[in-house]
Amino acid sequence: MEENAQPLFTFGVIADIQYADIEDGFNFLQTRKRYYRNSISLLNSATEKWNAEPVQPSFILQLGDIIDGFNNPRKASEKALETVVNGFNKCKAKAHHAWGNHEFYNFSRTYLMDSVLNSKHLESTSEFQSAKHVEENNPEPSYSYHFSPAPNFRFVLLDAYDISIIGRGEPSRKYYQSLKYLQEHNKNTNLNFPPEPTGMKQRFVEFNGGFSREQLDWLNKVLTFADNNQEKVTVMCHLPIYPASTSPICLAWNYEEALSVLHSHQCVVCFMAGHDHDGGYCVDECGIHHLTFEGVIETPPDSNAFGTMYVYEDRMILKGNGRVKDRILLYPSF
Ligand SMILES: Nc1ccn([C@@H]2O[C@H](COP(=O)(O)OP(=O)(O)OC[C@H](O)CO)[C@@H](O)[C@H]2O)c(=O)n1
Repeated sequence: MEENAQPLFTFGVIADIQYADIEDGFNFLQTRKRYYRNSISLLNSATEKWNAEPVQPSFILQLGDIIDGFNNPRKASEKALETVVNGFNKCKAKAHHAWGNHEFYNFSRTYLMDSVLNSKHLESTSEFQSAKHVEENNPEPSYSYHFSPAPNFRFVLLDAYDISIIGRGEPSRKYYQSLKYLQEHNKNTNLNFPPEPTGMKQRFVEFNGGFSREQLDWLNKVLTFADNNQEKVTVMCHLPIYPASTSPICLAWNYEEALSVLHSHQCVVCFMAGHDHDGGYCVDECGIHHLTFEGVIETPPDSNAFGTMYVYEDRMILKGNGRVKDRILLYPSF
């Protein structure tokens, strides 16, 4: 690739802002400082940087946990959301919002569906009429969609709390199905407490979730369409799905099922997630890049945690800021 080659398009990525107008605190294990109030300043620095980019980002990916659960008991959820959305509105590019556990600590799924955090109106439909969302007649659909910002490139946003006990309310089929599934894997009374202190089974906790069969079948259809049209696909959601890209306590419950869908297609080049605030990265056995973005909430005020991705025919180049490292992501076929 020529030096200074123009990208086909660029986009911004940011994760786990977890804004709350409260004093700094710590994570549950008291091992990591959380800068609740300052996270809005870091978002503002990110939007300023994106607005000043010579090639304007086509969109921003916000990977979930936009505000912190501590807003809820303070009855500050809507105010906090307004503050963060105002931050995003300063950005010239529109944001695609994934939903994480903290969205559900603050809001019901019904509320989220009608809120500014539902970015499904940015979905691409025209070129993909044959695969309207397969869950159209499902009384409990997932929040998932796809879009194509440029020819031969597609992005799929998944709902990692489709099967979960925080993202599904009582009484509902998915809630009871999720509770049964979680209790089969975790015998603790407090389901936020992992069933085992180490290893992959740690992921069976209440603050995680997974993907329904219906959602994975829909994903399979989108990826088949992308394969047939020689597209390059990036998939994203709040929870990581590849063990080497994250601490195991942050993995989606049924990450293996999601991986098996991705691995049955040639089009997937990258998977992006948040949730593990320490971040992570690896390339899997099929050449898919798994990027877990460092969380803004655990980023000191003199640093930051966001990225700008430059997309080319044969690679994506991540320019990281603060805790997010620069990376070159060659597509599997190159
Ligand atoms: N061992 C634990 C961990 C957490 N909790 C409770 O679960 C809720 C969510 O935890 P929180 O740390 O806020 O979740 P994040 O999404 O910010 O971070 C993800 C993982 O924690 C990373 O490891 C909260 O109510 C905690 O108190 C728990 O009970 N036991």
